[in-house]
Amino acid sequence: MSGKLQIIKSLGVFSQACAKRLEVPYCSRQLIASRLLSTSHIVYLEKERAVAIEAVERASRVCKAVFKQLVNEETLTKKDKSPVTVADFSAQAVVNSVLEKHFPNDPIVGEEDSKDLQGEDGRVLRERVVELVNTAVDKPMSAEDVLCAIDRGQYEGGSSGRHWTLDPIDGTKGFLRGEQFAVCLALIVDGQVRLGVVGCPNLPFDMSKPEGDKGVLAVAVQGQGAFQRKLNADSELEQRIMVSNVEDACNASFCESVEAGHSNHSDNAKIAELLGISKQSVRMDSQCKYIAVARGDADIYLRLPVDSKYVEKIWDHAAGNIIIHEAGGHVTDINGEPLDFSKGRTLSANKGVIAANSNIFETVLAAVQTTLANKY
Ligand SMILES: Nc1ncnc2c1ncn2[C@@H]1O[C@H](COP(=O)(O)O)[C@@H](O)[C@H]1OP(=O)(O)O
Ligand SMILES: [Mg+2]
Repeated sequence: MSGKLQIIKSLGVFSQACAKRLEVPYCSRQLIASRLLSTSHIVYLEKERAVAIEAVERASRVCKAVFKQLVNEETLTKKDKSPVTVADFSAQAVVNSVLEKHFPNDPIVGEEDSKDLQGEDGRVLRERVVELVNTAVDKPMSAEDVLCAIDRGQYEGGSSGRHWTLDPIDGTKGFLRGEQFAVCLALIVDGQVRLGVVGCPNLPFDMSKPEGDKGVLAVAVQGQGAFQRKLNADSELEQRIMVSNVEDACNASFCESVEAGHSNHSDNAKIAELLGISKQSVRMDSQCKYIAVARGDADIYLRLPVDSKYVEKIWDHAAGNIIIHEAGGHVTDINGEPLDFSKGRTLSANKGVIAANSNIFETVLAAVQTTLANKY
C-alpha cells in the first residue's frame, strides 16, 4: 500500500473529530483526507490528544465532585485542606492510570507522590483516595494499584524522548476558596511541549456571561491551533480560540495570581502604570490565567518573581504555554527567553513568565525589563 493510501485509510477513525476542528462540516472522508495530506502535521498526536482529553475529563469530574461538596458543606471550614488533598491525589491516580492503559511506556512527571498515603499514618487519607478514584475508573483499583499509579509520576523529565507532565490540581488555594483551579496535562517530546490539555471545572465557558455554563476544556497540539469545548459535556464540539488583537498596550488588561506570594503584585502595578494601563487587573488562580489570555478574556499574563530562589515547575506551565502559542500569543520569561522544558522537573533556566498577544508582547517585555532592571 502506498504511503498516501495508508494515511487515508488510517483517517477513518478520527475524520469526524478532525472535521470539527478544521471548522468544516463533517463531509466526505476524501475531502478531509486531502486537507490533512496538504498539511500532514494535522494528524500528528491524534491518539494522544484524545487520551489526554479523556484523562483530564475524568480527573476534572473527580475534582468537581469534591469541590461541590466543599462549597456546600457547612461543617468544613475552608482552613481544612484535606478535601483538596484527597482530590489532588485522586486526580493524579486517575490521569496516570488512563495514560498507563494507552501509553504504558510513557513516563510521567507528576506533582504528587504517594508518601503521605503510605502506612498506618496515611490510612485514612488513602482510604478516601481509593474510594474516590474508583468512582472515575473503568476497572476497580486496589489501594496498591492507586499508590502505584500515583508514583508513576516520579519521572525526572529531561531533554530526550517523550514524557507527560501533570498538575492534578493547579490552584489549590483557588479550590479551597471556591474559585478557579485546573487539571493540567501536557506531552513533552525531546524537551518541546507538543500537546496541552487544561480542564477548568469552574471557569465560565463564555466570560461575557459569568453566571452561564461553567467548565472549560482547552486543548492544543503543536501546529494545529488552540480550541475549547465544554468540559464533560455530551457534545464534543470544539471552538477555535485566539488571543485578543489589542494593538496598544495601554488598552490591555492584566491577568495575575490571586496570591501575592506567587507573583509580585506591586511590580505588576508599576508595569501597568508604565504602560498606561488603567483597566483593573483580573486576579485568578491556576493555569486558568493562560486560558483567559488564550481566548482574549485578558491580554497580558504576568507572573513576576517574588524572590530570587523560587524555581517554577514544568507542570505549572507546560500545557498553558502551548495553548497560548497555538492561540496566536507569545510566552517567555522575564528575560525574553522561551520557557525551557528540557531541564527536568523544573524551569531552572527561566525566571518568571510573561504571556501576551504578539502585537503588544515586545512593549510589555520592555516595560518588565525596565521595572525589574537588575532585580533578579
Ligand atoms: N513563590 C512562588 N512563586 C511562584 N509560584 C509559586 C510560588 N510558591 C508556590 N507557587 C506555585 O504557584 C502555583 C499556583 O499559582 P497561582 O497563584 O497562579 O494559582 C502552584 O503550583 C504553586 O506551587 P505549589 O502547589 O507547590 O505551592
Ligand atoms: Mg500547580
